[in-house]
Parts: sequence; C-alpha cells; structure tokens
Amino acid sequence: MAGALSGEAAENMAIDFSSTRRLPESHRWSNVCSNVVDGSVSIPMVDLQDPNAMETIKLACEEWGIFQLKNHGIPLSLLKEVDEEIKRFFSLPAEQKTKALRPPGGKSSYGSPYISPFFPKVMWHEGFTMTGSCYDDATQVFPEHDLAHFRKTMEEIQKQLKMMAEEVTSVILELLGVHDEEEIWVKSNNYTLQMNKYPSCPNPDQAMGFAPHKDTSIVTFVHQTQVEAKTGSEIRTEDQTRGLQIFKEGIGWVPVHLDPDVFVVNVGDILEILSNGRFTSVLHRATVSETTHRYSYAYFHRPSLETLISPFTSPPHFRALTMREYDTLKAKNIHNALASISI
Ligand SMILES: O=C(O)CCC(=O)C(=O)O
Ligand SMILES: [Fe+2]
Repeated sequence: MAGALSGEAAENMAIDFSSTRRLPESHRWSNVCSNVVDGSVSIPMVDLQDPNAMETIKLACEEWGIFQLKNHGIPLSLLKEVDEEIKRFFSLPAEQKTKALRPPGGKSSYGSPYISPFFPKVMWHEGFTMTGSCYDDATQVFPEHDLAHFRKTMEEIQKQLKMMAEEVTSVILELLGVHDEEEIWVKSNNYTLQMNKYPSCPNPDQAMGFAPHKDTSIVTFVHQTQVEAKTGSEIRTEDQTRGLQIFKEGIGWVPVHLDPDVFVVNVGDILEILSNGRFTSVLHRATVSETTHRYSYAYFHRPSLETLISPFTSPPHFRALTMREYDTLKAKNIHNALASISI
C-alpha cells in the first residue's frame, strides 16, 4: 500500500489516505448504505433568538435527541476562520501530524477516533482532540511561526462555544424544571474540542467515517464545514446525503443537512440520565464520499469529573454515579454503558 505509515502511527492511523487508491480490507465495512433515508427528512431547526426557541428545543430533545441551532450568537466570520485553520492543520504532512500521535488509550492529540478499539474495522478518518486548553500537541505539530494564528483562533472559538453551551444548557435545565445547583451543569471546564477530517474515499459505500456511537456529554455542538471537492472532481448530488447521519427508530439513518452557519446540537448520555430518559442520547455516525473531503469539529460540554450524576426525577431509571465512573464504564464498553446503569 503506497504511503503506509510505520510503527505506532500505523497502528493508530493505518494508512495515509491521500495516496490510497483502493479500499483496504482493514477499512471495509458492511451495510453502510442500508436503511438510509433520502435528504427530504429534516432535523428540527431552533432559532436561538426566537421567543419559541424553548418549546422547539423541548420537542426536538424528546423526539429526536438532536436539533440544528441558528442565530447562536457566534460570529459567522469566526466560523469561517476556524474552518480555514482546521483545513490548514490537516493539510500538514503526515510526519508532522504524527508528532502529536495519541498514545494507546489516550483521549487527546492526533489519530483515529477513541472509539476505534470497539469496532473490527478501521474508520476513514483522521482527528485531533484538544481537552481543556491542551495546545501542547498543536505546538508539536505546527512549525513555530505558524502556530500563533491556529492558537488564537482555537482559543476564541473555544471561548465562544463555552458561552453558547452554557446558554443552551441553561435553557435545557429550565425545561427540566431544575433551578437548584444549576451551576454544576452549566459552568464546567471539563470540555473537549475535537476536529475531524474525512478524506475522499475510493469506495465510500463500504467505508465508515465515524462509526455509530452516542456521545458522553450533556450536549455536543457539531459544526460541519463546507465540503471541499477532491482535486479534479465535481461534487456529486448523491454526496449531499453523505456525512453526519442520525439513527431514528422506525425511520433509519437520517442525513443531517450541511449548513456551515448552524451548529448541530446532540443530546448526550449524561442528559439522558439527568432527564431520566425523557431526552434520548442520539445514535449517530458519519459516512464518507468519493468526490469530497469533509471537515467537522465537535465541542463536548461535560460536567466536572467528580460531579454526581443522577436523574432529576423519581423513580430514577438510572443509578447514580460520578462523571469519572461513567467515563470508565464507557471506556470499557461504549455499546453498553447506559444500559449497564439502568434500573
Ligand atoms: O463529524 C461529524 O459529523 C460527527 C463527529 C462526531 O460524532 C464526534 O466527534 O463525536
Ligand atoms: Fe459524536
């Protein structure tokens, strides 16, 4: 295989996507295209400036576990700058990026999704994860004169995302009738920012960008950048339904329309527990395309590690545990963590 990486890099990334002309067996998934609905089903849209926003958020969290958020208050010019920085990061040579390779079992730095060990096949993806203000890894990756702009842009988006996450979490708590100790859930420094690249793929019908999973967060904010055509290719219409998809019971995999001005907001496991199952942590995945490279970033809003998580209403459908304990359960078995604490 041309362009193969070596050693630890090979274990983590397996291949250099840009020089791979055929889908290797290690990356071949089955049933990627089954049960996908067309692009006509749409995910609820919430306008944060609309007086009815709260009601739409309630319905969306109950029925979908996901919504799109517009008029969120983050300047669109900043979103464009972040998109450019992310593209710049991933366009660095593989030898440069693998200087910040994630150690086995680690959560931050460069590499395949942390959920990879739970799946038999490798994902068509490269990612860079920053927990807290972890820029040390970026320092290793960027040549020094190039780092300043990345750092400034990422610090700014992190600050803005934190404010937006606090505002949305506050609205959700109000919906759940929670007024006591609201701060624990709203104000937290236990967040993660994850950048993703899904390179164009020679056989997208049998590849998986990000395998089906639920997020371990209260809420997650995902931004999808405008896709980039692969050199020499036209973007095909069918590729519009490739990318982020959510699983809706009785319907199938629903593509989430790409709009670079909005954030996609997912309900995560912690909110399912707190709401005592009223809001559902949404199962989602990302598929890939032959004609485009796709980029995204996700901001995970989580309570601090020592916070005790238990349902706000009785009788509880989940047993109480700390955020740290839940992380440990999820690290042992991502498919079964929620079910293992249900009562
Ligand atoms: O890239 C996407 O659209 C989804 C990414 C995601 O689900 C994640 O980072 O947890
Ligand atoms: Fe996710």
